[in-house]
Amino acid sequence: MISLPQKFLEDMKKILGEEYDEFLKSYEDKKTTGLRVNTLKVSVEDFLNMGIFNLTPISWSEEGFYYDEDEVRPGKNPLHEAGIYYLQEPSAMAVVPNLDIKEGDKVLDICAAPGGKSTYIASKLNGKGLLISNEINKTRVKALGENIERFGVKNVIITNSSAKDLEKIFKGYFDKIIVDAPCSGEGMFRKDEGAIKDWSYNKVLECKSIQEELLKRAYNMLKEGGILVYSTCTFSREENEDVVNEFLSKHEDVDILKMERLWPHKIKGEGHFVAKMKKASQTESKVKTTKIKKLTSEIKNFREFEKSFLNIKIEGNLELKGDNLYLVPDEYPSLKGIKVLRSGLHIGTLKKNRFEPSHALSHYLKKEDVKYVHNLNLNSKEVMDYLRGNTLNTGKSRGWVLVTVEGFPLGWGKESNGVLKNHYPKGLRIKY
Ligand SMILES: C[S@@+](CC[C@H](N)C(=O)[O-])C[C@H]1O[C@@H](n2cnc3c(N)ncnc32)[C@H](O)[C@@H]1O
Repeated sequence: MISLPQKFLEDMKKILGEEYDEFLKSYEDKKTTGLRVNTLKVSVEDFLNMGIFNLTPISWSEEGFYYDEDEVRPGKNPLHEAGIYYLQEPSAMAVVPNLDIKEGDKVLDICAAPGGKSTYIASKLNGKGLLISNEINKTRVKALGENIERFGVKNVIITNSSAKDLEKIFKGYFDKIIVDAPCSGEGMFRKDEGAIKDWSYNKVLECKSIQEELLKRAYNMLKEGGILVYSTCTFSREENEDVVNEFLSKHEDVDILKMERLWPHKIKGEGHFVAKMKKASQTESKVKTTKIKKLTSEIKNFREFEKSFLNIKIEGNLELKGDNLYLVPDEYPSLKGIKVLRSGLHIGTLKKNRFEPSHALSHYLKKEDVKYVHNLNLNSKEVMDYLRGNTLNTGKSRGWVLVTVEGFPLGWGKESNGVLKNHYPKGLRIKY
């Protein structure tokens, strides 16, 4: 039995009363593990028909399933690298469905790394509308970028800013906002002993004050009728009901639609808190749109690449930042004063006399969009060789080739003289 902080236990006893013993007993159970299907790449039905893992549905998420980590390791499967699912703690999957995402919505995820909620929102947006996925931490924002890229998302802007700076430009702008706040992580105790060591009551109070500030600033960025979801993976009353109730006491124009706890002794999950609110008043929005210059001769080499290697034409607004070419969202707000990691989909880099497609593009495309495909079997040695960064002998010389596993893109290779040179990014190569 893991040893839990005394003050935490006392507080849980106060909240849970008669249920306390049952709650305590849940710490003897094994942690729960889940995966969520990326419907941008594969339907839930087709994914299940592949029959790769033994899965059980998670009742609160259409795309979510439990797996048993003693039986399977979906994180070490080439299909994970292909981005057709995301590993996510099951109760965390209960948050995004509360946002009632509609294709075309403008959504802000203010605490986004490593991207569990953002990738879920992106698959619900289905390439339409806009997601601003923000993470304040410079290191964590990189992991967020990789996960968004693996998911093949085009209509996302990844920012590395504070809520204060975002609020300066986005007042009254968003249809939906999620504040998945930094918290004392009491819901992590069963899966991560480090979270127990890091816990203190001071941390609870510190988090509370950050949460209050995030909620207040996020609310100012919501438009009239917009939905805001506040969530944590902790159990303290201070960081959950107290944050929301104090916020409500200062804002008369908020309809509280839900305040719910997911307890580990009541559901099969590690636990979460979710509050859903609706804004009844108007906040004037002065968000400007970014003007896009039409590119023609500057991107000649890209158009040549497109003609030679793709079966589709990439339509939409293209923007050059230095040598890097991006497909930016149709809804493209001006981001002056905001640190941006990525605006939309990185398509590739213009080099002297040639164009080099990006890894992000390989994940956005479908196999039928590309002229030359080298497909690998899930259980082949070759697929592991590719993910380790090795060259492959294909016996062909076709130039840029999309390497896929069971038809799902993994990355690029460049073929000449019968050999495929590996373009799988060095930082992502597997070490096992
Ligand atoms: C619970 S995690 C977010 C998890 C993420 N939504 C997901 O589903 O993968 C909270 C995040 O808030 C970030 N954070 C910490 N302090 C913050 C602050 N003052 N303002 C905004 N974000 C903050 C942390 O770096 C962390 O990545």
